[in-house]
Amino acid sequence: MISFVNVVKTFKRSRVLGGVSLEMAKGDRIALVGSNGAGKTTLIRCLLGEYTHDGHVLVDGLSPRANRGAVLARMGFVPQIPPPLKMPVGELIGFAAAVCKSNPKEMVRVIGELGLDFDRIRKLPFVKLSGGMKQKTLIGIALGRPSDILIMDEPAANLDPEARHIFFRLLAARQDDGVMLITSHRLDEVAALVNRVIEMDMGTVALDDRVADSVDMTSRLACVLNMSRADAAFARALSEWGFIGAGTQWTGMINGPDRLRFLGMLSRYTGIIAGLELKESEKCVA
Ligand SMILES: Nc1ncnc2c1ncn2[C@@H]1O[C@H](COP(=O)(O)OP(=O)(O)OP(=O)(O)O)[C@@H](O)[C@H]1O
Repeated sequence: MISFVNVVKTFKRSRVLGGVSLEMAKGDRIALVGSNGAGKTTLIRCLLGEYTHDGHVLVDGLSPRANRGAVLARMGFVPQIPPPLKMPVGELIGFAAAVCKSNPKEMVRVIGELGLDFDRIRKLPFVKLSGGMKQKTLIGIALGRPSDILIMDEPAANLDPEARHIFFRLLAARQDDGVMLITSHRLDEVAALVNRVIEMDMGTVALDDRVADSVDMTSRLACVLNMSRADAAFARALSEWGFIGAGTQWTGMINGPDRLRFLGMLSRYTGIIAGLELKESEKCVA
């Protein structure tokens, strides 16, 4: 579906992509990882047709640069840094829906599912929203329209746990639709969402691996946790995960795709964990 053939991108004298060749097929859900400056965003900008470059980028045989309209019509895109738009949110939705010839009500529906009250924000300038509200609005625009290529830059970074769960469920509903490309600095953030990991390093592909695709994105885990002694920092961390408890016993729910991140947090407190139970408890049908 998507081919990068020996793509080289140079800014002035600096070579940022050093001959990237990749094939992405329908059904690929890809984590594009790598440290700051590795070239992830530049690769995406080439796919969006924003940059000139050497080599070829093709989407079903079409160059995104020469056929921007046709290629962008197939893409949903959530940028890492929201654009500083002064346009009211309602107008932005109307504009985005008109550009990609889709139904604004569907975008509003996704925004509502993510927990935003659209009627309260429709007249507010987009730039005045909080980081999480901006992200929910941009996710609504990207997911609330038909597209078979979904490109997301750190999409869940500013979402609260409930919105993350809903967001994962929305992604699960679309997982075989086309190509999903998610960039992240942290593999644990996106590991459960993907079936392929591409790691970039200094403008080249350092690793391209298929990964086990066994975590149900819609699952939730019930967690019961006992500590050998009460600890204020651990209690704070658990409260941030929505856990309820006091002293040494805590209970809470973890979204399936968050399990690795949760275990990462727990690993900082292994010395005082006296008991831990994690049980898959609920499956949601999207
Ligand atoms: N418009 C530009 N002009 C000059 N250099 C640029 C430009 N855009 C990116 N670069 C350089 O290209 C390199 C790769 O940047 P890029 O944004 O693609 O990395 P990244 O992997 O997305 O990083 P991050 O994880 O920090 O977002 C960096 O060294 C950056 O300074």
